[in-house]
Amino acid sequence: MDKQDDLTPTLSLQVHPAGNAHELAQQLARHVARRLREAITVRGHGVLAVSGGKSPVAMFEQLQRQPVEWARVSVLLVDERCVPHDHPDSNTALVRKHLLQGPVASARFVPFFDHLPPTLSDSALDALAESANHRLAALPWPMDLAVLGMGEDGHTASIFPRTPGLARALHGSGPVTWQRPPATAHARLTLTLPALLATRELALSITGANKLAVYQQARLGVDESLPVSLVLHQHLTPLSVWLA
Ligand SMILES: O=C1O[C@H](COP(=O)(O)O)[C@@H](O)[C@H](O)[C@H]1O
Repeated sequence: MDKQDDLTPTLSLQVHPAGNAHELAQQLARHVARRLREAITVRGHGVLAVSGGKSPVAMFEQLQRQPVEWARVSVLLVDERCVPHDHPDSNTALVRKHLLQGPVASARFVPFFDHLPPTLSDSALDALAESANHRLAALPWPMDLAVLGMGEDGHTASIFPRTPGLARALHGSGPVTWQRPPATAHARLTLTLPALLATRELALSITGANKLAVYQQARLGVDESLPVSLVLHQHLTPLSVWLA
C-alpha cells in the first residue's frame, strides 16, 4: 500500500505504511535491493548507507535474501558510535553481524575508522572525522540510497537535538562530523545533513507507537529540536518513509 503524502513540502515523499515491523523489513529490503539493482545496471555499482541502533536488524536480514550483485555494492554507515568495533554498541559490529553475511559478505564495507585514538578529546574527534572523510572520499559519490532510522528524541543518523556540535552536523562541508550528545554514552561520528541530502534517495524507517508520535510531530514543520524534521521538510532529495 503506497500513497503520496499530500501534507509533504518535500519534492517527492512516499509514505509506505506496513502491517507490522516484519512486513516493513521485507518491503524496505525489497525497495533497497531494487534501487541497488537499478544503480548497478545504470552505473555498474551501488552505494548504500545504513543506520545502526536496534531497528535495522530485521531489514538487514531480509536484505540478505534479495538478489543483488553484492560484489558491486559499497556499504557504509550513516553514523557510528566512537567505540571499538568489538564493543556491543558498535554500529560496525551490527552491520558485520546482521548484514554482511552470506551473499552480502562480498559487498565492500567502509567503516568510518579501524581504530580509535587513545583519548577522545575534541581535537582527536576532529582528526577522526577528518580521517573518515578521507576514507569515504574513495567511494563513488553520490550515494544511491541512505536508510535512516530515528530515535525517540527525533535524532536521525547521529544528528542529535540540543547538542553543541549540531551546527556542524547541519551545515558541515565534509560528509562526516562528530557529535558528543549529552544524553548518550558515546561520542558519535555522523554523516552531515548536507551529505545525507546529497544522496540520490533517502528512506526513513519508523517503528513503534512512540516513534510514530515523534514522526507526526516532526511532520508539522521544521524544528531543530527534532532533527528528523529537516529531512522531512526539504526539497533536494526524494524520500520514502516506512511506517509500522
Ligand atoms: O543511535 C542511533 O539511534 C538511531 C535509532 O536507533 P534505534 O536503536 O532506535 O533503531 C539510529 O538510526 C542510529 O543509526 C543509531 O546510531
